[in-house]
Amino acid sequence: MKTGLLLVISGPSGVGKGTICRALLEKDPTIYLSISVTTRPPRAGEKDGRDYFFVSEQRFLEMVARGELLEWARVYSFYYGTPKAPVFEALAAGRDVLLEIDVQGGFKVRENYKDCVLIFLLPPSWEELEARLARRGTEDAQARQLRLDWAKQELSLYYRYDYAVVNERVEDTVAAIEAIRVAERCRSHRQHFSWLKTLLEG
Ligand SMILES: Nc1ncnc2c1ncn2[C@@H]1O[C@H](COP(=O)(O)OP(=O)(O)OP(=O)(O)O)[C@@H](O)[C@H]1O
Ligand SMILES: Nc1nc2c(ncn2[C@@H]2O[C@H](COP(=O)(O)O)[C@@H](O)[C@H]2O)c(=O)[nH]1
Repeated sequence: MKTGLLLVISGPSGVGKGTICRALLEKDPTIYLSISVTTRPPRAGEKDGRDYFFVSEQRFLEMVARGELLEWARVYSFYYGTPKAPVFEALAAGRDVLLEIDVQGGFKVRENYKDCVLIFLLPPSWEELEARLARRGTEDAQARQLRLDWAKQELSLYYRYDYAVVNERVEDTVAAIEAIRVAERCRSHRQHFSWLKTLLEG
């Protein structure tokens, strides 16, 4: 069986990473969306084990020490990390895996798993990013400002990702990422043709 693709989706807070990952999953339920561990307290409506695994700082650092995380980072004032085992189980089962993580995390995934695909989402404009974060209404003005300050830093690194997709309309962004999946599966290093091997080797 072919190994699935490990797709990393990053971009500034409020650009629409969560929205796009949910839409991709709705269209293709075979995708595995990794559930991160975090020390951030849950937002209203967020559920443990569905949106995140919400853990104490002590538990998080234990997971780091035991090597249970594929990558982890401190984002804003909290720790976030990707549990390793479920990601590799899903890839081995031939499923494409989505990681919705920050840019520091994306670079760490590249170090630990070279064959990953890094996709950076950009907003159509800075003003639209501010408006999306404000409309979502999950942070107060101070927390929003902190996220916007980080956003500038993250946006400056987009060119180090494999792909940069502007999230203007959800349907178009989903279509672009589906096209990336198709193209990545066609890359020659991921292809094995047994009949051709037999032909060439006699
Ligand atoms: N293409 C789009 N057009 C208009 N609004 C969008 C679009 N994509 C997402 N949104 C809206 O923008 C807001 C932020 O989206 P979302 O929560 O998915 O962002 P995020 O990148 O996951 O943020 P965070 O990193 O903070 O978790 C939401 O209110 C969402 O409905
Ligand atoms: N490096 C990682 N970053 C992660 C992970 N899970 C989420 N994130 C990123 O954190 C910020 C904030 O998320 P929020 O839910 O508090 O809005 C955002 O950029 C996420 O992509 C992870 O496992 N590793």
